[in-house]
Amino acid sequence: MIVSETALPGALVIEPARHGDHRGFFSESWSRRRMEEAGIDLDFVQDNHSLSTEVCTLRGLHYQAPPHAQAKLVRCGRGSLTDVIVDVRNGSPTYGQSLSVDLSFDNGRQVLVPIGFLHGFITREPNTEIVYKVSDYYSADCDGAVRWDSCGIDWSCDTDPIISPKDAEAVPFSDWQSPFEWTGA
Ligand SMILES: Cc1cn([C@H]2C[C@H](O)[C@@H](COP(=O)(O)OP(=O)(O)O[C@H]3O[C@H](C)C(=O)[C@H](O)[C@H]3O)O2)c(=O)[nH]c1=O
Repeated sequence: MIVSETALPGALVIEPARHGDHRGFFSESWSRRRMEEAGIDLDFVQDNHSLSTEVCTLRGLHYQAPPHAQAKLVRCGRGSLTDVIVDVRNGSPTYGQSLSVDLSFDNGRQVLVPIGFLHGFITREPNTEIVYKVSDYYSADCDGAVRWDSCGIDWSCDTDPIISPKDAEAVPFSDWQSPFEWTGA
């Protein structure tokens, strides 16, 4: 497993080992022991899985506010997508900065999204599946969204993305107050 730091403190790109043979491959997509060995101390409590049937489906930018804030370990189970995170920890040296990472079934790459980040993705193939672990349970009351087109992110999509009504009505970043604080970690 290769763990790489990114320009956003705490956000990591993880590449699990794949053991290939004549049948295909085997990979430990998540191991608490390996995460601990890498200094990542997170308890995940829920697995999420969504299918987006059309290319240029965009889900985001989402977060869960405290007391049910979520860290996430994100990967692409089928197809390909561009995963996007935005640092929204008040006081962070990279507050407002975003990171885009291409995830696909083929590359097996994962993104570790710490608490205090907006998260979203846009699909690059039809029938793309995203699977991700979260460190707290779903809380509709704490669920929030910021407009996908209000953070200066280049989604590299030539058409209007397919989005949910919730995402169409989300608040612009400039009108939004982050509930997250930078802890210096
Ligand atoms: C997130 C979630 C949703 N739901 C229900 C609520 C709705 O009835 C339905 C679809 O929810 P939503 O439109 O919020 O799904 P996405 O647009 O994929 O949202 C997710 O996409 C972005 C990229 C994320 O990182 C979050 O995990 C999450 O916000 O699933 C649940 O039952 N449990 C859950 O944990």
